[in-house]
Order: sequence, then structure tokens, then C-alpha cells
Amino acid sequence: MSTALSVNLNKVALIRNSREGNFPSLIEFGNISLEGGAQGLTVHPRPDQRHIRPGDVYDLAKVVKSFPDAEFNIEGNPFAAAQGDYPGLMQLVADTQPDQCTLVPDSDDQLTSDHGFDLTTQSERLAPIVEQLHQLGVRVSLFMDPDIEQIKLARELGVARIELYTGPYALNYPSAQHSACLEQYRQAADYARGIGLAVNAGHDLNLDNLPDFLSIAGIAEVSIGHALTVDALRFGMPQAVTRYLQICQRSA
Ligand SMILES: CC(=O)[C@@H](O)[C@H](O)COP(=O)(O)O
Ligand SMILES: NCC(=O)COP(=O)(O)O
Repeated sequence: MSTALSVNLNKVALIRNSREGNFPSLIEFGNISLEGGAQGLTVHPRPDQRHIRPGDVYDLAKVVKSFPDAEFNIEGNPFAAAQGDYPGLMQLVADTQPDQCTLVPDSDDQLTSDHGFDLTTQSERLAPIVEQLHQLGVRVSLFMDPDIEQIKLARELGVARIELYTGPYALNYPSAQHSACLEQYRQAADYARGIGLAVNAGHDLNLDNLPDFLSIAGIAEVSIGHALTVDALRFGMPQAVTRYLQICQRSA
């Protein structure tokens, strides 16, 4: 099986935002990624617009549509309030109709995503959001820790996928805890697939830790941005995309 690579362009936007103007262009790097064979693009618009801006979401939706087989994945917290010209995640999704929306429980003051949903407390308020996204024809993925009890609750919400938050996996690679950590993710992924959920994964995956992670059977998609952008500084964007694709094509 091959795992789809969705290139997250957040950090290209971070560089762009450090000066006036539109350099680097996200449209250019979105095209380079998809021309290089990536199966999709991911963006994570946040209310403070530290990187992805609403205009980027509309621009990249158009880029993805120009590649018939490519997918657009918009991530974010559906409960984060509109702020300035950030209209809220659900408005951006309604306007651009992405293939997938990955719901992430980030608060506005987080440096980055650092945990999955606690569905014991969030399921009730997520249910109408999931329904709304399904009404829009958007596939829903929930950002989750590798916790089987939580994954059971994700299935009850009727979503198609979960995205395993791989921050702890990356943190433990390579260490004495690596094997046990990988096994926890394997068991969570196997369980999720066994109850009918497809499994995505993301956060801090890189060229070193990705091969071991993709020894886990049936990972549908990995979304990678931070390390891939650094690798683009090293090798150029086309070669960086190629190197991740080579690993994804060898997945279990
Ligand atoms: C949800 C997740 O792990 C990442 O996709 C997220 O996009 C990281 O956000 P930053 O790029 O803002 O760190
Ligand atoms: N969902 C994970 C993602 O889109 C990118 O995460 P990272 O590679 O920037 O850590």
C-alpha cells in the first residue's frame, strides 16, 4: 500500500509573512508540491494568521482543483472565534469545499498543535460540526492521540478518519522508548482500522522518523510541513517532496 503525502504549507507562509509582499508565493510552492507528485496540500489557518491567511486558503483551493487527483485538507479548531479578517474555520471550509477537514483542538495561544481531542468532553459540541461538514460533502478527520478509548468515541461521531498526532512519536525517536511508542501507535492504528476508520498521521514527521512510522500497516495519509520545509532549504522543494514520496511509496 502507498501512503498519500499531503504537503503542509504553513511554514512557507511563515517565511512569506516576515516581509511585506508575497514572496515566497504559496501558489508557487503549492504547484511545485503537486507537480512533484504529492497527493495533496494541507493548510492550518489560525485566528492570529501567524502563517496561513484566509486568502491563502482560497488561492490554494484553486491550485488543488487544477490537479484532478489532488486533495485539499484544511485543518483547524472549529470553535476558534472569527478574528479580524479570519472568518472562522467553518466559513473557510464552506467557501472552498476542501476534500477533507481535519478538526484540531488547538487553543489560540498554543505555539503549535500538541494534543488530540478529548472526546469524553468534546463529542457533544463536535457532533453538529461533523454533521455540517458532512452536509457540505467534506470528509472529516479528527486529530487524535493514540488512545483506543478515545478512538472508540471518534467512531461514534461518524467521522471517516482520524489523524494520529505523532508529536510524542517524533519526540521519542530515536530513544529507548521508541519501540514501545511505535507499538502504541501501531495498536491504535490497527484498532481504528478494525472499526472502520481510515488513519492519517501528522506532526513532526521527518525523513528520519517516517520510515519506521510507515511500518504501521494502512496509514492512508501523512501531512508534513515543518520538517519538509526545512528539507526544502537543504535540497530544494522538488527534491524534498521526492524524498518524502519515496518513503510513502514504500509504506506497509
Ligand atoms: C495539526 C498539526 O499537527 C499540524 O498540522 C499543524 O498545522 C501544526 O501547526 P503549525 O504549523 O502552526 O505548528
Ligand atoms: N497534520 C500535520 C501537518 O499538517 C503538518 O505537521 P508538521 O509536519 O508541520 O509538524
